[in-house]
Amino acid sequence: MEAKRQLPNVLVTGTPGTGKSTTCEQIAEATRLRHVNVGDLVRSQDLHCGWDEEYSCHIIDEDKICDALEDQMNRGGNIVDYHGCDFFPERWFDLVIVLQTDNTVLYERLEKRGYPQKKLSENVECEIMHVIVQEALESYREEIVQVLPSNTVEDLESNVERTVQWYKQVTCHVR
Ligand SMILES: Nc1ncnc2c1ncn2[C@@H]1O[C@H](COP(=O)(O)OP(=O)(O)O)[C@@H](O)[C@H]1O
Repeated sequence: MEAKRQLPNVLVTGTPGTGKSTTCEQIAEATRLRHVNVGDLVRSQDLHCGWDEEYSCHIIDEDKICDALEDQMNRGGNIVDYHGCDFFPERWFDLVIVLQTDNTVLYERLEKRGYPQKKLSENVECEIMHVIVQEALESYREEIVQVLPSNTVEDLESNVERTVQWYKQVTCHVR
């Protein structure tokens, strides 16, 4: 952990629908980490430069997002939830978790979410091609990147449990 941080920062990334928010909420409940949902932050603080009609999502402003998060990331104690990971400063994170979901399971989750067909198939394809895993491995030291399956409730429980154990270990000297 960076010396100036009392508590670590964790990034939970992965294709939409892999379970980032669910996982982060449960980890946040069990630790002193604060859940930072970057998508919500973009919407609430207008950290975007318009709306992409084709994909029905905001065109995010990466610099604005990093500026908005800089102080709290320097203080530590955040669990950041976002479906991309290559624009955050590498120094922010002590652990990077990439969630992965089998394509049939992911397809059903995104269908339930009402994604338009194009957005749905592009996201499933992104997952099949391991796009976010590659992005994470190119952006962070391999030792801090953990690729974890997120298909079942048992996977979810195990991912939460191992992250909470990691947190306890790195914070055992913090009062
Ligand atoms: N490991 C899992 N097993 C079963 N269902 C899951 C799992 N992770 C997430 N889900 C479900 O999948 C849906 C998408 O999860 P969510 O956390 O919103 O994903 P993301 O934040 O990555 O878009 C939710 O309905 C959630 O309850």
